[in-house]
Amino acid sequence: MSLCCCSAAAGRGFLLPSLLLSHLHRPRHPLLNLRSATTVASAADPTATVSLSTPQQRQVAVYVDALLDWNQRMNLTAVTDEAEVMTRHVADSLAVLPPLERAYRASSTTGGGGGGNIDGVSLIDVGSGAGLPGLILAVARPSWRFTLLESMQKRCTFLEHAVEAMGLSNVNVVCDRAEVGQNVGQSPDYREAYDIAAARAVAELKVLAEYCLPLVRVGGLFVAAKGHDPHEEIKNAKSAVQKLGASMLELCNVESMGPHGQRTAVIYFKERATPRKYPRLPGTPSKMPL
Ligand SMILES: C[S@@+](CC[C@H](N)C(=O)[O-])C[C@H]1O[C@@H](n2cnc3c(N)ncnc32)[C@H](O)[C@@H]1O
Repeated sequence: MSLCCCSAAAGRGFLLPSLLLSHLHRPRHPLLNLRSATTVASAADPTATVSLSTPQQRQVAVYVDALLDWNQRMNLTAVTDEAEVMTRHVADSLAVLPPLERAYRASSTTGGGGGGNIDGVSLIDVGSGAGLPGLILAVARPSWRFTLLESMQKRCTFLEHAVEAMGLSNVNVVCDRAEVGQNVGQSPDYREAYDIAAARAVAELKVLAEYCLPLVRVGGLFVAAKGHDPHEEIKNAKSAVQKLGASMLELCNVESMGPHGQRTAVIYFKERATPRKYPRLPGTPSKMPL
């Protein structure tokens, strides 16, 4: 395992008087230009940046509007203020991208396939909820293919609406549980079919690993967005991760703009095929974690 420190200067980006989204006829939040620096010499990419073009900023604005609108009728997020949605959801989702891309490039050149090419990546967002981080990453990386996996039908209806309203052609919404055998976790359509599985705020790592790792191809990555101190969770997940065919690659400190300050990205590398018996039956991973 290596440690990296990605200091995304995202908050500063918000303070700068930059582009306003005016197409919706009211002042919008200044948009994003996330700059990351890393202290890991071997993977140094100190200027890694996530920046959004004007059309991408519009897509984000459409998302934020839809989220706040639908949130009045269904429980999508506890955040009801536009500026807070931008910081706690949009920027927080984007903040994971620089360390993820750096890890993906690095793992691709060490036998993971892809030869460092960062286009055409397939990513599944497990427990996507209102589309976080998947929908925001889909805006930022239009050449990637995204699957948003969400078990609640009402949230899936919102996701389908948002995908259409935002004009995204690189997103597929799947309404099911990650561990539902014939449909997702054991289905040839999804099993070991993704370069990356990502999850944010879904379950503790040892449970999440059983949801996510069966979906990742050998040589791919599983990234979990976690809080500032995931060490205990990482320790508790070690045996589960090994059983599922992966090993810890990096723990990245990602300075997101959320009020809770520092966020981490825990990144695992899939070394071997996941044994067929995983994922177990729905509900079992959370009731009896590996
Ligand atoms: C707390 S929400 C977080 C949503 C989003 N990732 C975010 O960061 O805002 C967790 C979501 O995961 C979904 N979920 C939980 N377990 C799941 C499973 N086994 N398969 C698919 N979705 C699941 C829930 O329905 C819920 O929408």
